[in-house]
Amino acid sequence: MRIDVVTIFPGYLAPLREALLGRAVGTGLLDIAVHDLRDWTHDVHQAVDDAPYGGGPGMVMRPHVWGEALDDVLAADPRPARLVVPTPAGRPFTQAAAHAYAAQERLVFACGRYEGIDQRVVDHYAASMPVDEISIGDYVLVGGEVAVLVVVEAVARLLPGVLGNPRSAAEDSFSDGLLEGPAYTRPEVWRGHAVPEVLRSGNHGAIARWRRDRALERTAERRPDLIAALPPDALDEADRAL
Ligand SMILES: N#Cc1c(-c2ccc3ccn(Cc4ccc(CN5CCCC5)cc4)c3c2)n[nH]c1N
Repeated sequence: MRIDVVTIFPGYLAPLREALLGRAVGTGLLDIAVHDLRDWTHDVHQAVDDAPYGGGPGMVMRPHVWGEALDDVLAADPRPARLVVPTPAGRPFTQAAAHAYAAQERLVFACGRYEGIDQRVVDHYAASMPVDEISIGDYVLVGGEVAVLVVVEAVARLLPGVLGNPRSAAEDSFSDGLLEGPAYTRPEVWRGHAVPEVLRSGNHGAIARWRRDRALERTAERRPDLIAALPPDALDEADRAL
């Protein structure tokens, strides 16, 4: 998979070269290119923003710089691409979206700043390619770069060969519609807190049941919306007895 990121703060994307993602790039599983939007400006001030039509707070990113940048970035690789634009007004980015993105040959991320990017940029490219305006959560950030780090990590870990243990991704939170339950490791007792007995019993059936019960309890308490969204046949009799 090739990932391109266009931003006025390339340094913000440095974590993409670290650890798990860095290894994925190093082994050729992932090809990441970060581009400085200001490289496509032509004025001495390298201006990328201007006042919003109709008034309102802050500044809006100008369409012509984005158009020149995205035209060049898209033309640099023949693979079909999906343009992803983080925005507070975007559709929620979910694990299902991460799986969909992991199946893409190429993702191009447009990182806005200020009050966002002139809407005509999204509208222009949406006429010729898939474009997603996404949000990583119901809180307000200062720009799109942090969202890109979140999305790229969520997507990259699903690519075959990126995670050391492929079962991790398969048994993710949300993979069965539930939050995962508590996890424990040595020592057996830590500051007077003991590991639940069942986990040391070796009884795999009882362990699976216990883990399912803890996941259901945690999901019901913290994310009742996920319980409500489960398909009718998702809960078995033992689940309902909880
Ligand atoms: N993903 C994601 C995001 C973002 C995000 C993503 C991309 C950009 C580009 C610029 N900003 C800053 C910003 C902040 C507030 C507003 C709304 N305006 C404020 C006053 C009138 C409306 C518009 C932009 C961004 C924020 N925030 N939260 C998420 N989950």
